[in-house]
Order: sequence, then structure tokens, then C-alpha cells
Amino acid sequence: MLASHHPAPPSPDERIGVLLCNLGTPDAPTPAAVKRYLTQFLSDRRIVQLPPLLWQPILRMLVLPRRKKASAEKYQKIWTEEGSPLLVHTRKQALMLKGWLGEAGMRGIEVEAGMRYGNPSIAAQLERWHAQHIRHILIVPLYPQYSATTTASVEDAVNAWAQTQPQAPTFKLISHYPADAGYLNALEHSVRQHWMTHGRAEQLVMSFHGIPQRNVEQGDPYQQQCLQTAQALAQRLGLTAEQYCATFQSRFGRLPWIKPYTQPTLEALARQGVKTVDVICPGFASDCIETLEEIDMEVRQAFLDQGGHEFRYIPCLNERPEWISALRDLVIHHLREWRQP
Ligand SMILES: C=CC1=C(C)c2cc3[nH]c(cc4nc(cc5[nH]c(cc1n2)c(C)c5CCC(=O)O)C(CCC(=O)O)=C4C)c(C)c3C=C
Ligand SMILES: [Fe+2]
Ligand SMILES: [Fe+2]
Repeated sequence: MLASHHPAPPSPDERIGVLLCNLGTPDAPTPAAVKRYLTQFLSDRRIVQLPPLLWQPILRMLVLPRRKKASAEKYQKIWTEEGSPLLVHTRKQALMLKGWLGEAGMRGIEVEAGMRYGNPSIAAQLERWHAQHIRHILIVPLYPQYSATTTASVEDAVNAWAQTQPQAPTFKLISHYPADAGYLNALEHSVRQHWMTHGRAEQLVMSFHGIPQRNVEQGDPYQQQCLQTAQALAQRLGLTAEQYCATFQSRFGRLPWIKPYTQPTLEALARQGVKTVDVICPGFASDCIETLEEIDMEVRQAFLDQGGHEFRYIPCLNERPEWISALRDLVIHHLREWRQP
């Protein structure tokens, strides 16, 4: 668990930091930058559980040389003038959240973006706040569904930094919120708005990032929490079991990952005669390479190639006002203890 060496509530002049954490992204869409980023990412033992002595040579000799180029080409397709969509959205979310917390009477709360891999790193932001004497820090992983591969890895990064400090701040972490009313409300609004503009497709496919099947067998609650989100969203939208499905994307490596896989599911739907699909990625707070390239380009093409007619991608929550207010309410709820006199 996170260190808690400073149990007293903050005095009025003690400020609070809220760190919105997401996975991270390369500094540039180039093979060199992608290599630096993937080396850090794929060396995290929460992500790849193989013994380093076995995995590191495979990673450096087989995986990175091929993947850095292929991955850089994909990043080039989604990169914007402002930078990588994942970081651009996370920064905007942080800025908006700070403003909205201020409007809710919570002034003096700092909100920043922290990336688990790459920049701006979690450690660098904690270091800056430490220098500014911010002693209470709320960690908000932008992962509504808990997984050890993501949420616990953020916790590892926070703890690794805290362990280097003679006097670490007090931390709190929001570990999961798969059925949070504000989060579900934001998802529901985004689907309904999409239906109003584009009409309703035959199926709503909800695609979540996958993890290896073995992690679930070891007790990771991720899959169950994804299904909880999917069911709750379907219920709010009034969808029957035949009108939606939950799938898992981005399989990496040879081991089986959690099923059903997104792309084969969409191909099978097209072959069964389904002509139109709406596709949403509820586990991603921000659009990124996984949604903009993998889903909206690759999976779209696969669906059309198998005879589908219309693939309508529903953007992530990004800067939607309902999402920022959901984050504001989550933060206020978790800060209550610290704010009481
Ligand atoms: C190697 C295993 C991987 C696991 C396990 C994994 C879990 C996981 N990831 C996300 C969210 C994101 N992943 C993103 C990119 C990405 N993920 C992997 C691999 C694993 N992810 C790779 C190799 C990559 C890099 C892209 C590529 O080269 O294909 C991203 C987007 C990053 C961006 O810059 O846009 C996100 C977000 C979750 C939620 C998750 C488990 C629950
Ligand atoms: Fe991933
Ligand atoms: Fe992917």
C-alpha cells in the first residue's frame, strides 16, 4: 500500500495535489523515441511477468527492433500538432478539472497529468510538488477498472519515488470506479449523443484493453470489472443481451489473453450479416493509439473487409463535460477526509 507518514489533515495553507495518471506515450512518433518508451513499458514486471534474465534479451534483440518501427508508423498516423493524443487529452482534463474544482469551492488544489511510462513522469511531478511543499497527494489513475498491470503499476511508481524521500507526503489512491454513477452517466451521454447524430447501429460493441488470461487466473479483478461497466452501461441504454457485446483488444505475445477478442468478434459479426456497428472503448478515458489506430483504423477495415457496411466509432470521454464533472465528484469524495477541520 501507499506510504502514509503524515496522517494529520492539512492546515488551510497546506495545499493538495491531484495527479491524473495514465499509461504514457512516446515523446515523438519516431522509432528512437518509441524504442525508449517501449523499453521502459515492456520492462515493467507488472506488464511482462517473465524473469528479466530471460525476457530482457528477447525484448532487446527480437521485440524492440521490429516493434519500434511498426509502432512509430502507427503513432505517425494519429499524432497531432499538439502532440500525442493521450497526453494532449490528459493535460486538458487536468486543466479543466482544476478549474471545475475551483468553481466548486476547492481552491488551491493543484491538478496535473502524470504518465506511468515516458513524460511527464509521475516521479517528476511528485518531485515538483515536493519542492512546492505540497504534502497531500491524491493519485487518480485514469483506469476505471482496476488491473495490477495498470493501477498497481502506478502505485509502484508512486511508492518507488516515496521510498527515496526522508519525509514523504501522504498519499491516497482511487483504485477503481467501474460502476461510478458519474462515469456511467458520461458514457451514457456519449452513446446517446452519437445515436442522435448518426442513428443507432444493429450492435453496440464495447471494446476494453485486454490482459493475459493468466493474470485473471492469478486473481486480477480487471475482466470482472470491465463486464460490470459493460452491463451497467447496457442497462442504462436499455440494450438487451443480443444488442451489445463486450470484447477485449490489443493482444500482445503468444499467451492467450482474455476473450472474446475485439477484431475476430467484429469479423464474425460482419460474416453473420450484421451491417452496422457502433463501437465504444469505455475503459479508455482518452483517445490514444489503441482507440484511434487499432480500433478506428485496423478493426474498422477488418469489419468492412468481411462485408460490414458501417463502422461508427464513438470517441472516448476526453474533455466531455459529464466526464470532467464525474472526475470532480470522485476527487471531492476522496478528499473529504483531508478537508474536514
Ligand atoms: C504487453 C502487454 C500489455 C498489457 C498487459 C497491457 C495492458 C493495458 N494497457 C492499457 C492501456 C493502454 N495501452 C496502450 C498501449 C500499449 N499497450 C501495450 C501492451 C500491453 N498493455 C503496448 C505494447 C502498447 C504500445 C502501443 C503499441 O506499440 O502497440 C495505450 C496507449 C498509449 C498511447 O501512447 O497512445 C493505453 C492507453 C490498459 C488499460 C491495460 C490493462 C488493463
Ligand atoms: Fe496496453
Ligand atoms: Fe494495441
